[in-house]
Amino acid sequence: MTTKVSLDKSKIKFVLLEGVHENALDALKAAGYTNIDYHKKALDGEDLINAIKDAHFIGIRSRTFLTEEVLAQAPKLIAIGCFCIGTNQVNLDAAKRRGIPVFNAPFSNTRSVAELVLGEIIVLMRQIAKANAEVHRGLWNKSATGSNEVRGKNLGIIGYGHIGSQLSVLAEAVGMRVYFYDIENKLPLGNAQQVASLDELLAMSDAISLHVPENASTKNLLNATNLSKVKKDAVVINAARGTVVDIDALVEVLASGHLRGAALDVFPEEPASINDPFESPLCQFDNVILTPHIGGSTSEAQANIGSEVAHKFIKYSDNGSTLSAVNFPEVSLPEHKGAKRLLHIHTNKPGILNKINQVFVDANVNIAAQYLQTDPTIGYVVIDVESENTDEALRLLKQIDGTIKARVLY
Ligand SMILES: NC(=O)c1ccc[n+]([C@@H]2O[C@H](COP(=O)([O-])OP(=O)(O)OC[C@H]3O[C@@H](n4cnc5c(N)ncnc54)[C@H](O)[C@@H]3O)[C@@H](O)[C@H]2O)c1
Ligand SMILES: O=C(O)[C@H](O)COP(=O)(O)O
Repeated sequence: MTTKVSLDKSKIKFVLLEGVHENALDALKAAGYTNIDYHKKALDGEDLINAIKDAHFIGIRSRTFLTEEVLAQAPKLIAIGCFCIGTNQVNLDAAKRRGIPVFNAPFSNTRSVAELVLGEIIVLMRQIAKANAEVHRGLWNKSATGSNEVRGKNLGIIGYGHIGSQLSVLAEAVGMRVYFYDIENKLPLGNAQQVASLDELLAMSDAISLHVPENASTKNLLNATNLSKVKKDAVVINAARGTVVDIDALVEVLASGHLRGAALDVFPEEPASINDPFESPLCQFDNVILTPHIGGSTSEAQANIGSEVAHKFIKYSDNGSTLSAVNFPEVSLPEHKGAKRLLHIHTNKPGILNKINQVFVDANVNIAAQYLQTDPTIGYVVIDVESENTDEALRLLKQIDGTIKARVLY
């Protein structure tokens, strides 16, 4: 007689933070998951640890920091979902070492960011931010000086990924000439052209927009040295991450009058909540648009993200698929109707696969199908079996030296 060792769906606990869209709740409930702890706000410190200590799945956006220390307080954690693009707020390596795949929504808010940036380019090229601030103060300064159409102007995109390339298409539609700099060779869309160096891009662009991830290579990508190479009267936009622009250097170049203006949606330090004040030396400039990290905050984007990441959770929980995980070997799996499925996450070391296969010989369980993906540090193997005797196989799998996590799906 087999003991059921797969967790009942009602016992699998989801903790969703930062007001992720209700589509996520609907999708999880429709898939039979009812144990959902939903929080409208971000949590930190003890509140975060209390909320996640018995969670199997955690859903966050960009404001929740899942450090190694925080992850250590969530021993039951099976997966993390970033209901956004950025995953820099999660210690991806620590999660992987604990056998925890991290999912995100790599496309769903990209259009929203691209639209915001295009709007800001037009607004800045017309000096609307400054005119708006002046009129609010009662100053009627009707002038064409320093106000230009975007048609025929050069847009320089730094980072030609999902957002940068969409911005490229939108900008060409309003007549801009698009150039981009990326560390990888990228297929240019439309008439866009890749340039060989960042300095070249900065010197030729009337508008510059950053669309790179936060990592060591992008820290202060725009800094005092290269901001001085930016074309006179250019505009600079950062809707990527706060760490990619050196704010002091930007302040200096704005104060000198060299730039026409700037727009920033992200900052090195962002207030944790609406109750905390935002303070920045950039607040002094009328020609700088400041927004509270809302590039991806549209109804359309949030709705799509809610269902996208929830379905990744469901697929991993129901079927073991890690497709599109950002820190984990990706295994795409067919449904396992009529078969039991065992999942084994292990340190990638020589001989471990032999030991895994030996378990099935010892437990007298016939393997129907096996799927394996590895990276240099971990391996993820999924084994479908037709036998009922999975509890013995699972017990033996858990004893293998190097096992990080093992579970069975029915
Ligand atoms: N403001 C917001 O609300 C908001 C919303 C969505 C995404 N974002 C941010 O935007 C970033 C970009 O998003 P995406 O979907 O376009 O990412 P992406 O991964 O599709 O594209 C990033 C591009 O940057 C390039 N790149 C990486 N390092 C580089 C470097 N040092 N120099 C030049 N190019 C480099 C990559 O090769 C890639 O082409 C995200 O990582 C996220 O941090 C912000
Ligand atoms: O990484 C992202 O997708 C953006 O920064 C948006 O993050 P948010 O959902 O926390 O606004």
